[in-house]
Amino acid sequence: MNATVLVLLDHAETGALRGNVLELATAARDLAGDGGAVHGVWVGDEPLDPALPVLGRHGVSVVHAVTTGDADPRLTPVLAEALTAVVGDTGAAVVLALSTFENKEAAARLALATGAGVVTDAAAVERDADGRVVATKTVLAGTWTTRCAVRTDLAVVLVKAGAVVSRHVDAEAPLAPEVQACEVAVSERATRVRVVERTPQAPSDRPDLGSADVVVVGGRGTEGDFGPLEALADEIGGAVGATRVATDEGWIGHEAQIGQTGVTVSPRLYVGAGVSGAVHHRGGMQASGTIVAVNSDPEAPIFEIADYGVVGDLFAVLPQLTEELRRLRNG
Ligand SMILES: Cc1cc2nc3c(=O)[nH]c(=O)nc-3n(C[C@H](O)[C@H](O)[C@H](O)COP(=O)(O)OP(=O)(O)OC[C@H]3O[C@@H](n4cnc5c(N)ncnc54)[C@H](O)[C@@H]3O)c2cc1C
Repeated sequence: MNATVLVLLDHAETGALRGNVLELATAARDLAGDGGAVHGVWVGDEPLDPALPVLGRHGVSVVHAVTTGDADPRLTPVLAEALTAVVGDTGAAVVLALSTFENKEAAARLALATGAGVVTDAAAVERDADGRVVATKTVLAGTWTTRCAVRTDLAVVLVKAGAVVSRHVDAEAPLAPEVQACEVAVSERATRVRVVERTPQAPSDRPDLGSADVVVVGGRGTEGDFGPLEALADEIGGAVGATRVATDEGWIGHEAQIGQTGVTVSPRLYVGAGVSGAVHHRGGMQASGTIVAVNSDPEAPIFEIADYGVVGDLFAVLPQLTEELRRLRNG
């Protein structure tokens, strides 16, 4: 059995690996087992060298450095063809990638090209006693947990950020990943859309919402004033998210929406303020580690799933919380 597991190495334009990619390397090592190998797939011509030592410490033995000529690998049809080429070259059994919008689309295209079975939004992935790849995910707005066994020779699993705790390989035995260059001739079909202009977002010091360890979320109760949430998020190094009510009102961008029709998050700490905890919102956050809720209504449904709840006005509670954290931090 070919037990090569490919990990898509999502990275920024600087070449920095995106948060949580190393968690995939850990999951890949467990899937590959003793006889298998973990290979990274680096698509694009950003500088790869700085990432190699850290990949070696996480058990990646080979990195396929894929270039796509004039075709922009940020377009999902191009990314899918790059992945398809590496799957073909390696005969890999499993492809792991972060569960982002772009990767889900690329995974669907990869599955069409290869006949692979795909599971998205996995909260865990393992092999069962028969060696099948089995992924765990919550469905129906978080009300059910399912285990899905992939029945095809190639399994493509998109794993939620924070689902796996990343582990180094033995510090005494880091690998020196071999880099294999791969130039993919992308089809005309994959390049029917071209990127004609790109404007970078204003840089933010806050982490990505989808991969942040801490997320502070505001709802209708903020009445559009996210100031106290941003102050708290900045104090604890968190990202800022929102309910659909808040994004529909235009109080914050749609990319901040968490829930069934938004981003799925599973941070170690979720703080919801002025959020009722509607089922559509819960579907995107109830896998969070510790849930803290601040709501003026003691009957708010979010208290049913909160580990810690404060019944109170967020405009009174959050500034005190931020101030106390600042005091503790400054000793
Ligand atoms: C098909 C479909 C898909 C949807 N997808 C999503 C989704 O992806 N994500 C999502 O979030 N929603 C989604 N929704 C909407 C969802 O059903 C809820 O309407 C929404 O999540 C509620 O947002 P909220 O908690 O901000 O507002 P509300 O439910 O109105 O709750 C506001 C809360 O703030 C509290 N509050 C008010 N003032 C204060 C204060 N000063 N201090 C503290 N607490 C205060 C109130 O007690 C209340 O509990 C979807 C709906 C549908 C039909």
